[in-house]
Amino acid sequence: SSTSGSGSGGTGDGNDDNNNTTTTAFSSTSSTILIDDPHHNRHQAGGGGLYWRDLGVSLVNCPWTTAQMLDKYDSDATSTIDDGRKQQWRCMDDSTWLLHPSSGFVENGSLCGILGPSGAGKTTLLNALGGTTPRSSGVVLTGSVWYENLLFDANTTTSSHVRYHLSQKEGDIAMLSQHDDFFGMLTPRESLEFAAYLESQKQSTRKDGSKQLNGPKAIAERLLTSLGLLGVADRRIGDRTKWDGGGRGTSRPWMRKLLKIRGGGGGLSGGERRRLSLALELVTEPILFLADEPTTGLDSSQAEKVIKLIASLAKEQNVPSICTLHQPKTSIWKTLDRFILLAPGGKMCYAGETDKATTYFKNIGYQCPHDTNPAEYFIDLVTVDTEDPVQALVDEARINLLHHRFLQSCTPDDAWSSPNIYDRAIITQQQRPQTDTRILVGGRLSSVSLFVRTQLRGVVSACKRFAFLLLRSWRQNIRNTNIIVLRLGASIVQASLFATIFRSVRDDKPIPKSIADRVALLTYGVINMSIMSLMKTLDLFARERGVVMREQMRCNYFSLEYILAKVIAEIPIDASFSLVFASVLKLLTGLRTSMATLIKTYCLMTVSSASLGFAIGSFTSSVESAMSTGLSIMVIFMVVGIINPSGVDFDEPPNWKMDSLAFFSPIKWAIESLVTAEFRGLVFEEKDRGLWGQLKDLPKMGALAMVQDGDSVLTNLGLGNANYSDLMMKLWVLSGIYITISWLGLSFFGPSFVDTEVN
Ligand SMILES: Nc1ncnc2c1ncn2[C@@H]1O[C@H](COP(=O)(O)OP(=O)(O)OP(=O)(O)O)[C@@H](O)[C@H]1O
Repeated sequence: SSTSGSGSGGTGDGNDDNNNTTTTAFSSTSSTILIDDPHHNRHQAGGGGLYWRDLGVSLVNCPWTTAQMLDKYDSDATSTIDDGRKQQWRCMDDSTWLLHPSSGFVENGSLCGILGPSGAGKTTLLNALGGTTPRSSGVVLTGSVWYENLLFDANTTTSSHVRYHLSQKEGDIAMLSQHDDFFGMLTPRESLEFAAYLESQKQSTRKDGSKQLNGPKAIAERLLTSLGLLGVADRRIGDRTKWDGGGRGTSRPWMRKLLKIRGGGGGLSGGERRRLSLALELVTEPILFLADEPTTGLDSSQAEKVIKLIASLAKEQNVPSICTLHQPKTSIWKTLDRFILLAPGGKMCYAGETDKATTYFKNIGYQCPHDTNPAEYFIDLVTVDTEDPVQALVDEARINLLHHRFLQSCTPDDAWSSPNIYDRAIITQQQRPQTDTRILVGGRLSSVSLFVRTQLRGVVSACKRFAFLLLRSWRQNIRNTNIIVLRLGASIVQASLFATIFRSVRDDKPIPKSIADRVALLTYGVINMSIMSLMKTLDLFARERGVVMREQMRCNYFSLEYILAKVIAEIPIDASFSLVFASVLKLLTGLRTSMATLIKTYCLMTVSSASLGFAIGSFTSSVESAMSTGLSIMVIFMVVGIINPSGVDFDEPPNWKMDSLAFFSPIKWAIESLVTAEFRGLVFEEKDRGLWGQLKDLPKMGALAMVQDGDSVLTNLGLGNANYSDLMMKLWVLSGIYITISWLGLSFFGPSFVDTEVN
């Protein structure tokens, strides 16, 4: 970094000449200037905002206060670096902190940017503020974060402060992540309506205690208008991470009409997708808006639009909003009301109003040149030049100085812990007011009728919610026309190919010769359809995970509702591919099994494999991990599930481990069902026998060499006691088991966050 101190108090470049000045100017706490006075600002802003005290993120439990952190700085310690210069301001404890403890606040209606070099801890801070630090990250949060608001009581015309401990599960915090997660086959309008509808079903109260008045359609319309998305409101969003024809799959007018999609193909642009993500976060009318790099992937004018939009929404809804930003350009910098400057190691070097920043830094010796974008200048101040070891030490000394200075500015007079300032009712998650106007109005109702009404309302609301989830899943699937057409075509081609390969399985050919081919044909058919079904489910399910996580965080529905809706919506589509495959196979081959049995079994096997896909998808976090896990499991199930054509060795003792594993293989039960249906009751005819009554063209070796009829084929293959209905029942049971596992997976492997203390 080439940044160096300048101006009257110039200190922080660590050179020898300036060291004395530094010590003199900043060693006394009494001479510090408070960047922010929370007491003063709160009254100015009409009260309320996001507050944090001694908030730190560490790899070990280290509950230090900001003041204790200050003590860890040794301003007298000097060390000589290579070029003979002395450096000061060594921090005695740098190792375990991802975010050093600090205190600060962002008032309602303001936009705060988190600035800093890459890896400084911007996302870590944002997650800590929003309560979205994943439990799996293994970090410990210290200190506390809370949201305060001023509530007016119309009856008594008095106002009071309430303090909420932030909990993401409460669903009142909007967190715009770096990734845009949507149901790609829906339109922006539908996505917003679904989100608004699910939100309205929670019957939640707003932060001021009132209920949401607008319906989902009105909310969607308002958001589409305010975010400039009306022009693309009815266009399919598209999924740019995979080939879906970029929206062109529905370019035929009759199909678009059928699927209720208007507008051209091509999906939404990057900027439109970002704005839609923003809109989806705003359906909740949050008490706090957080955005992790909302401008990523946008050109500079789009980036500016998005930031200005967030700023105006923060003002309009009077909520604090905080964004992490990479190198904001001047126009974006001017939009920020305040900013937090983070140095590597999560050392906060400034948290306050943008207007005051230049003066603050000038006072401590770092004057921003007139022709420089202040944001760039401040980021440079906290950037370490890792390529030059000497310069790196100088940079670190400067950062330690700035951090120390900031800690001093937010600790004097103990403003953050004074009971006089924050002596308010602390309303925790459980105590939060759940004002229900109907319950209040219904004060005259008897408690029994009130109970019945409440329960009934709950059931009706659950049914409606389920219907919406079902509709959404159905649309997401049925509109994927490219994939549907491809899979239908593949099913026909594969069935024809199998019929050609196993051409001995014909009505005009002797059955004894084709016994092994029949088993192989049915087996390959099962494996083929099973893998296709599993892969498709894994792909779709893993892609939806981001949206589902968001909705789970908002407590929009129970995991079981989602999984059941998905199963019901996808089964008919998946089953239709099996239906086509089984029908073509039956028509082109001489399989004995009836068309109905063939279709029934393949369809159920597809359902079972799809359920296995849900189960695997619910435990994995990305499409890649879902795919690789799914494939490995499928290969194992294939190996343990196929029938050994050389027959079973009845002398071999049962292997319970293998048998237990095989129980979970849908491939096994499907193959056994089909083979049982194919051979049970088969009696060879005269045309199958030779001159002396012997069976013609029987295999010369293996289990099939000595068979006399279909039942003996089954006995030699180890299916002597097998019953088609029982085997089908096992496939049903297996599907149920997998759906239950996916429900548990979604419930227990859903979003889980590290919490800060309530105090
Ligand atoms: N769970 C964790 N365990 C250990 N280190 C972590 C963990 N999470 C983050 N870090 C480290 O903390 C530092 C800050 O990470 P963070 O993602 O917050 O940085 P950032 O400022 O958002 O970076 P960028 O601007 O590049 O996105 C990084 O060095 C990162 O490797």
